[in-house]
Amino acid sequence: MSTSARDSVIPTLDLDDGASIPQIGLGTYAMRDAAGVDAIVSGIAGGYRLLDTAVNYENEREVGQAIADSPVERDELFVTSKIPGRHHGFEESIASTEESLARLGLERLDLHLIHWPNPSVGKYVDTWRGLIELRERGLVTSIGVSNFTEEMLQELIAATGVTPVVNQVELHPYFPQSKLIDFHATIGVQTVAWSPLYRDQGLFAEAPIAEAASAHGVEPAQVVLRWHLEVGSLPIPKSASPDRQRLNADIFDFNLTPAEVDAISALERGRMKDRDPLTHEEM
Ligand SMILES: NC(=O)C1=CN([C@@H]2O[C@H](COP(=O)(O)OP(=O)(O)OC[C@H]3O[C@@H](n4cnc5c(N)ncnc54)[C@H](OP(=O)(O)O)[C@@H]3O)[C@@H](O)[C@H]2O)C=CC1
Ligand SMILES: O=C(O)C(=O)[C@@H](O)[C@H](O)C(=O)CO
Repeated sequence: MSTSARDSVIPTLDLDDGASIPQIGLGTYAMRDAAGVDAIVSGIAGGYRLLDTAVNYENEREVGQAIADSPVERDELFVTSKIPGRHHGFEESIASTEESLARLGLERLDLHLIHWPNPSVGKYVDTWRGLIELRERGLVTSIGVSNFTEEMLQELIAATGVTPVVNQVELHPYFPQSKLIDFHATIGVQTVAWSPLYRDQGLFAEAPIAEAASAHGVEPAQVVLRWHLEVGSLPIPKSASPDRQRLNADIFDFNLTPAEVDAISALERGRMKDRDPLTHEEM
């Protein structure tokens, strides 16, 4: 692994509500306790401005501590959290968000998501109404969802007239979700990719990725993250290593060719685990 990656200035994209979102973020799943705070502080120092947390990661306090410990101004950061299944409902989602803000030590979230639709619970539309209310109250700047299908997005829009600005979904070369990315583009939803590196479980050795890495003089992880940008996906890789954090963010001065992008997308084989939002539920 190269340790020569530079601190990156990460470009931004415009969301459909006028807010700007960094083109790559830092996933924080499993970053907890003092080591978690250190990892998030080093991510911010390495150039990350988008921090992705969730009530269910049980690390909103660590994220808040890292923000407080970092010299970067709060307004330069873009903090995302997520409402868990057990907090679905209009009033529940508002209470959940107030608790998240208290743990984070922040007055507002830049982006707040419904973490999983949990269709058997039947409350994601009410939860969406709660997010609309939170945006109106100024506690949340942008509102979106995670793990929603095309049909679920259409249901939210039909019920409320408000389109989520983001849908955060499983997306990596083994599960490129090209149809969903295209649908998102038609309705103004930014695709955000979770597990964008397939959790380093063998993806980097795939020939099209290794060959592109060699051709461009970069690491396979950088090829995968650049592929995300090329296909219209905004990746939020998690790394607790300062070197890998910097490497992962250093993807803005090379491009993949269309043939390289297609060869990587052709690795498609399916989800990492059986986490189909129609059946998988997380409370
Ligand atoms: N909305 C949702 O339902 C979900 C959201 N998420 C979000 O997405 C984020 C990212 O997804 P996640 O599941 O963590 O998986 P990732 O695909 O980001 O992979 C993380 C793993 O890859 C390793 N890694 C990172 N960079 C490199 C590199 N350059 N070379 C080799 N290994 C590397 C990390 O190890 P190390 O730390 O040692 O570098 C870690 O083990 C989460 O942290 C979370 O914020 C995740 C799952 C579901
Ligand atoms: O990380 C997330 O956001 C999740 O939803 C996780 O719970 C994820 O599904 C997982 O890793 C469960 O083992």
